[in-house]
Amino acid sequence: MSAPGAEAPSPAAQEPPGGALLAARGLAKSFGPTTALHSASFDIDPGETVAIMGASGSGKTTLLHCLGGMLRPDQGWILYQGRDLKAMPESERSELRREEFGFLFQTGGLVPELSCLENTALPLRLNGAGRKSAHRSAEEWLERLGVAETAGQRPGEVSGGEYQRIGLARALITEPAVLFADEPTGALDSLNEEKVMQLLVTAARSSNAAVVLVTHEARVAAYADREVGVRDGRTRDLVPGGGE
Ligand SMILES: Nc1ncnc2c1ncn2[C@@H]1O[C@H](COP(=O)(O)OP(=O)(O)OP(=O)(O)O)[C@@H](O)[C@H]1O
Repeated sequence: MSAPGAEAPSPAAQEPPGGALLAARGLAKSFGPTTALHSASFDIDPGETVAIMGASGSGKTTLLHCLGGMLRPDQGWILYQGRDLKAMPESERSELRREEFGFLFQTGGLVPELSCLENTALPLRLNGAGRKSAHRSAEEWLERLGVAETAGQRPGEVSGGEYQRIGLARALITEPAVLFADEPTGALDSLNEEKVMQLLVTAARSSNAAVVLVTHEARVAAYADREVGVRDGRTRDLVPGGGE
């Protein structure tokens, strides 16, 4: 166990700053000889959208994976509604990810053998919902995101823009408190980028989901309420529109 440093006192000694929904301090993470995060801090309020900006290899995805409970940091702490993700056993973190968080990645993620409707309904099914009610809810979400006609198709049969909208429906169907989106439009053309980002921000706002948005595109970060920069594994607040 690391000694509590000046930058990252143990969460037991500190309330979440300003009542943030998710807060982290002093995060460090190495992969063998590579230090991906040196000292990263983060706060997000309920319903807020925060963009994590930075160059390739700066540590953005590692930070998102730590905040989303997919990676355990080597040092520092992460509080979600007063619970320390770093100290949680994997089973508890996995339950938290399924029930409280939603995830949308740049590509992939949908199960190729399932229809788009079944893919969208999957998180509800995994949380124990019956087939009928999960499918009804999936139909509503596909409709809401303008891709109702893809319900019976397989993910391999839809366009890139449709794929991301189905992924977004699937990420939001459990009404997560936090949506983690890692370069969600990185594989799309600019027209689809704009459509998906508008839908993402609008849908998240109407379900009061906070959004942690990783991007290296200023155009995409402009949809966020606030920007946090990452450089060489260290975070700093950015002035909106000011770049790095
Ligand atoms: N699982 C891993 N094993 C080894 N090294 C890793 C691993 N994940 C990340 N890294 C390394 O950590 C550093 C930060 O990677 P990370 O993916 O967090 O950066 P990023 O800012 O998201 O980059 P990009 O924009 O290119 O996706 C890089 O040097 C990367 O090679």
